[in-house]
Parts: sequence; C-alpha cells; structure tokens
Amino acid sequence: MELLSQMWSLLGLAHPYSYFDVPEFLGSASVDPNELYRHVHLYLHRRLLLHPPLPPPRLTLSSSPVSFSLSPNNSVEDSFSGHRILWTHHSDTLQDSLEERRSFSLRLPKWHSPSLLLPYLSQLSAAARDIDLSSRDRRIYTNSSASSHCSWTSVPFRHPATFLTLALPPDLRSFFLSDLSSFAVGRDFYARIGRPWKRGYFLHGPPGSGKSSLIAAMANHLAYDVYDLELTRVPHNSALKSLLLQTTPRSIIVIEDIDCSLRLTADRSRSKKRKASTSPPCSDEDEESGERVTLSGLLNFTDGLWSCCGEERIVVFTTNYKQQIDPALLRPGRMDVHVQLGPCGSHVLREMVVRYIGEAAAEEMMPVAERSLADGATMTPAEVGEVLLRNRDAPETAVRELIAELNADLLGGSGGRVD
Ligand SMILES: Nc1ncnc2c1ncn2[C@@H]1O[C@H](COP(=O)(O)OP(=O)(O)OP(=O)(O)O)[C@@H](O)[C@H]1O
Repeated sequence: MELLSQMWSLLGLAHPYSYFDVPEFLGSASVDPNELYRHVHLYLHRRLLLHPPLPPPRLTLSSSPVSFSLSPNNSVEDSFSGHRILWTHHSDTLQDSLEERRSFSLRLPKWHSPSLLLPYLSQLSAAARDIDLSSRDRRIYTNSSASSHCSWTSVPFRHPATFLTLALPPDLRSFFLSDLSSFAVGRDFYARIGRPWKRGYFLHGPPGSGKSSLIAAMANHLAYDVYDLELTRVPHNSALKSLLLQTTPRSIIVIEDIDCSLRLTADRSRSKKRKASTSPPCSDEDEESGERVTLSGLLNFTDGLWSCCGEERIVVFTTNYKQQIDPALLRPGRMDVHVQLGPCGSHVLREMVVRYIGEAAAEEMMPVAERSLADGATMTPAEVGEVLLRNRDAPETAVRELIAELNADLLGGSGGRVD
C-alpha cells in the first residue's frame, strides 16, 4: 500500500484514492483488529455470494453450502453513501518462512475518506454481526451432574417453535416481538442508564400452557443459545457462580419449574426466623457452610453483582404455581416482565384449529366453541394440540372431539397476558 502511494507521488499525479491499513488507522479507536478482520471476511464473503463480480471469483464446491473465495490480489467492490469502495485480498509469504500472511486493503475516495471510513466500517461490522447471528449453529446447554465442578454440555438447538407457529393472543405476540427486539439493540441504552444488559422474564401458567414453547420461540427470534439450568444439580452457590461465568452473551438462561427446583421458600422462612432471633442479617447456615444453593445465591445470580458478568443475556423463570414462589423473587425490579399463560381463549383456539386442520373447520366450530368458552370451558394449548394432532386427517372428528372436550370442562380461563 505504501509502495503504491509512493508510486503515485513519484509520478507526480494526484492520488485519487486513500489506502488504509485498517487496524493501524484505527489504532487509537477502541476496535479489536482481529474482530474487525473477521467481520471484513464475513461481510465480503456474503457480498461475493450476493453480487459475484466479473470475471467470477473462484467457486468452491463441497458437501457444505456453495461458497466463493477471493483469490489473492483480486478485488471486490462495494458502495457506501454513493461512493465506490474497493477491497483487495492480499496474501504474502513471510521471508525465510513458509507462513502465509493474509490481509485486506480498503480503497476509499481520497477527499471523502476521513468522513467515510469510520461510518462505513461500523456499518460493515453491524452487517457482519447480523450474518454471524443468522448463520451460526445455535446450541442448547444443560448443566451436568452434581459434582463439585459444574459445567455445561450442549447439543445443537433446533426447536421449531417461532412467534409465527405459536398461537398467541395478538397483544401478547406483538408485546414479545417488540420487547425482545428493543432488548437486542439495547446495548447503548443499558450503558447509558448504567444497568447490566440483561432482561428477566417470569412465565407462569398451568402445565401445557406453552411456557417452554414460548422460550424456544424467544430463542429463535433472537437467534440466541439456551442454557437450561437444572438447579437441583447445582451443589452450592459457588457452583452456580461458576456456571454463570461460563455462559456466553446472546443467550437465554432458563430455570424451569422454579417452585420445585429448590425449597427456596423454606430457606427464606427459616432465614426470617433466624433474623428474628439472634443470628446476624443474611447469615444463612447453608450459605455459610457452602453446601447448597440458597435463595440469596439465586438472587445474586439474577440481579446481584454476579449477574453483570457477560452481557446481552435473558433470564427466564417458569412455574406452574406462582403462589408457591417466594415473594423476594417476584418483587418489582427483579424479573422485568411477568407473563401469565393460560387456557386457550377464542383467538388462540381458532389459530390452532386453522393451522392444524384448516380455515373451514375453524369456521364450522368457532361459534359453538365460543359459547362454551364464554360459559367457562377451558382447554390448554397442549390439550387442544393433542386432539388436533391425532385427528389431523379427519377434520370433522377433530371438531367433534374438541367441542365435546370443551363442553366436558366448564371452568374459567384466560388466554394469556402480561401481568
Ligand atoms: N401457544 C401455543 N400454540 C401452539 N401450540 C402450543 C402452544 N402452547 C403450547 N403448545 C403445544 O403444547 C405442548 C406443550 O407445551 P409446552 O411444553 O410449551 O407447555 P408448558 O407450559 O411448558 O408445559 P409444562 O409446564 O408442563 O412444562 C407442546 O407440544 C406445544 O407445541
């Protein structure tokens, strides 16, 4: 690059473009050169796939998806704010060594380069992060046995639930879509207000009301990994901290059935009794002996000092029995969003019937079903799904069975709401 610039000045010509050794140029800015290199690589790869230049770059065919690669000294064009931008791939072999050094050089119009470079690179990094998110293989982790060294094991996460496949009351669906999306782009907001970039959801409702499916839809919507934390396998608070430290950003940490994971309420009431007697505040015996996970350990995990290691994380607690949860876990400021899921309302029921057996069946059954629902009949989405699934090739039977089950159950119910 330097050589090229010198050639232009030797020839006495006004050099129309500026070349940048990007990491050097950004030396004073807080940019990680390795991360930037990776972003440039991802971005150019996607660009080559979408806009192959002429003559086309080398095409690599293998069992994995088709991919283009840019041979050394070849360039790929981009544009930004109406200006032409050129990336060139370089590959040099170091003297006295077989090691190959690869780099990209960026060429920008000279007179605009100071104002273009940083906005262009930050746009490129944002695009690369999106590509990264949408293409990476996501995983679901679970904590392994209750040995003193707790760790996570994982498998690929391929749950099919999304906010399109789940039947939800429209206001709940739009609440989740906008709440999750604004969380995902909230880095600057959380930094500005001085809070860790995390969000807590507390989902409660009867078995089969869709709590796990909703978590899967959240993870799919954000393209996050899932850490399914089995508290009964965590031997003590230090192990809980260690597990937390091992989680990665852009993840959802889930504790299902929090009411039966631990006897947290019992811990709490014992602790209260102790406080009323002679023990000093917070002197939880279990915590002192370090023998098990306590309520205070869990609270520290959700919103204490340890909660802010790592960023862009969502914590979800679920329970079938909200009344059995210690109020300390639910007090304002602890879990940001409380959502009650329940038996199907008429909207959810209709949506499920349409999706499983078609519009005509829904038209036929909804007037009768709505009367039963108004009279207090309840069925959870899981119960409705079961009837529809086993009769998916016989819509008339499905309708008949659903109406019969609704009439057999005349208790009250809602369809789900944000508390
Ligand atoms: N809103 C929904 N739309 C479509 N199907 C649903 C919905 N909610 C639940 N289901 C179906 O019901 C079944 C059970 O759902 P899920 O496991 O999410 O419920 P849950 O509330 O987590 O139950 P549990 O408390 O027993 O763990 C799943 O097969 C799921 O596909």
